[in-house]
Amino acid sequence: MPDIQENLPLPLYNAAQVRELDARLIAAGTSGFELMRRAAHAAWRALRRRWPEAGAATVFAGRGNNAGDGYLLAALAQRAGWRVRVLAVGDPQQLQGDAALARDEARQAGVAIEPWSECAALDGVLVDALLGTGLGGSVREPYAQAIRQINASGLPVLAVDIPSGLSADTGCALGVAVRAGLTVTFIGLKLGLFTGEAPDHVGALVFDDLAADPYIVAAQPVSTRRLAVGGVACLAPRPRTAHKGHFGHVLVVGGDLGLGGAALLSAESALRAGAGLVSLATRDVHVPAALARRPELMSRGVESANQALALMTGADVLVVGPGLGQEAWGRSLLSAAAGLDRPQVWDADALNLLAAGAVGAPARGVLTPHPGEAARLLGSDIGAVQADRPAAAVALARRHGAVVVLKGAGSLVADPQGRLALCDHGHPAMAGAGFGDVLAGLVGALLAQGLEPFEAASLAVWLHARAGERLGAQGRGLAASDLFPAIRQLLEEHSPCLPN
Ligand SMILES: NC(=O)C1=CN([C@@H]2O[C@H](COP(=O)(O)OP(=O)(O)OC[C@H]3O[C@@H](n4cnc5c(N)ncnc54)[C@H](O)[C@@H]3O)[C@@H](O)[C@H]2O)[C@@H](O)CC1
Ligand SMILES: [K+]
Repeated sequence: MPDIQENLPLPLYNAAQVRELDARLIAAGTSGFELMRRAAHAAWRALRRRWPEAGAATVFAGRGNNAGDGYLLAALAQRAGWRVRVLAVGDPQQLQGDAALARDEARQAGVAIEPWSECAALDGVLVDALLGTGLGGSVREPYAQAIRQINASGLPVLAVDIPSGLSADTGCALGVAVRAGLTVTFIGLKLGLFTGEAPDHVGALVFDDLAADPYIVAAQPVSTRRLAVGGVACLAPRPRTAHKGHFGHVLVVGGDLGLGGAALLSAESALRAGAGLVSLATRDVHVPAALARRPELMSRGVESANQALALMTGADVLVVGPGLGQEAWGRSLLSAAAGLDRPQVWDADALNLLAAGAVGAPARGVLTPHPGEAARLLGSDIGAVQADRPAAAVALARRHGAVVVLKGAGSLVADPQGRLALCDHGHPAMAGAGFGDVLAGLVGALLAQGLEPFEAASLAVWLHARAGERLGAQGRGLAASDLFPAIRQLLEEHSPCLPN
């Protein structure tokens, strides 16, 4: 994920909402040019902080207001004694409005403005002011070629507002997109800075509110919120008189022949996240190993749906799917669970069986698909899911009347009403076996401790990603069960067990 600041605001906007917000600020009396001037100052400040010794900058400018920001930044750098050039993609004479004023100001400051060409020599920090939130459709030539030149240069890159070519709505590269070391973004955070392919393009992220009136900002409708301290629900402190019956009984159902580890990981995760009681319904053959590893779990061998149903009716929360398989055993257990009215987390093969039409979704479900499972559930392909992850998450939530966690970098939590939360934590060291099983158990434990499905899923995703981030910093080879102590620690920092 981008190297994010701790103090980023929670709301995330799509491109249309950001444009609306800009227009409201302008209508309330701050001119567009004044906003552009503040944007240029913010970008220039961030550039100097990151590369104080560079002394030279090459600004790639397009033809809209994003270019205007770049021209004003060039003027600031020129006046500070840096070597500056603007490479204009498209005819700079055709700039209009504020962007034309900005171009004139750069000229007056003595900035050299040259037409861009593939052979242009590049110098110092590259400032990407080609395309901002006004990008529409796939990047056209010669912009695409200029972006490829930036990416091939090996020079440091600062992106103004958003890396050019990245969709502000989906975080997908529309053909090609700049890979920046630093992105400075203005007024409101764009959803596309955090999801899709964004983590590989944004670099470190700096936010500047351009001194926008907070009342106007607060009045702007928002599409999504970031998961952050203050933005995720807390578990209540425990009374000193607490007993295990207060914190729910989670039953994990899974672990067909040869697949026992996944269900055990989920059950252990539920235990380590504070569920009062955790049972495991699995194949007989897996029970001795489960008992040996975790005697605190009530590990039961079930060979028929009837046996499983007896356990299910005694539990408060079900976690169904890890290692469930798609054979008769798994199908019968899932069918037994589907009709029960209690919170249920469905993962892995439970989702594959749901996609295959073997069962219907449970009434109070939290579904936790990775992009492949989401594609199967939507009857599309992974490319289509990843091309618009927020839309895919909401579509799934609506289709199944459930809370949905769409996993992968920039995990999303959606509900059927269209509420969306995005997690901008995580680490590529988490790309491995068992991490999904741990997440499913964690959601189960939080449901058992009284959180509503959307809150439980959001807190679980956030804790899981932050734990992975902490441990991933040590490098490759992270095992999913390594997360347990870190999750415990983070949960205690967030929701202390005892009252203050
Ligand atoms: N008043 C405002 O609205 C403010 C805007 N700001 C900046 O302005 C940006 C938005 O400006 P604009 O709305 O003018 O849009 P942009 O400057 O992002 O892009 C518009 C330009 O890109 C071209 N373009 C669009 N799609 C293209 C494609 N697929 N291939 C090639 N060219 C394409 C258009 O023809 C147009 O020339 C923000 O990202 C931000 O950097 C800031 O200055 C702050 C204030
Ligand atoms: K840009």
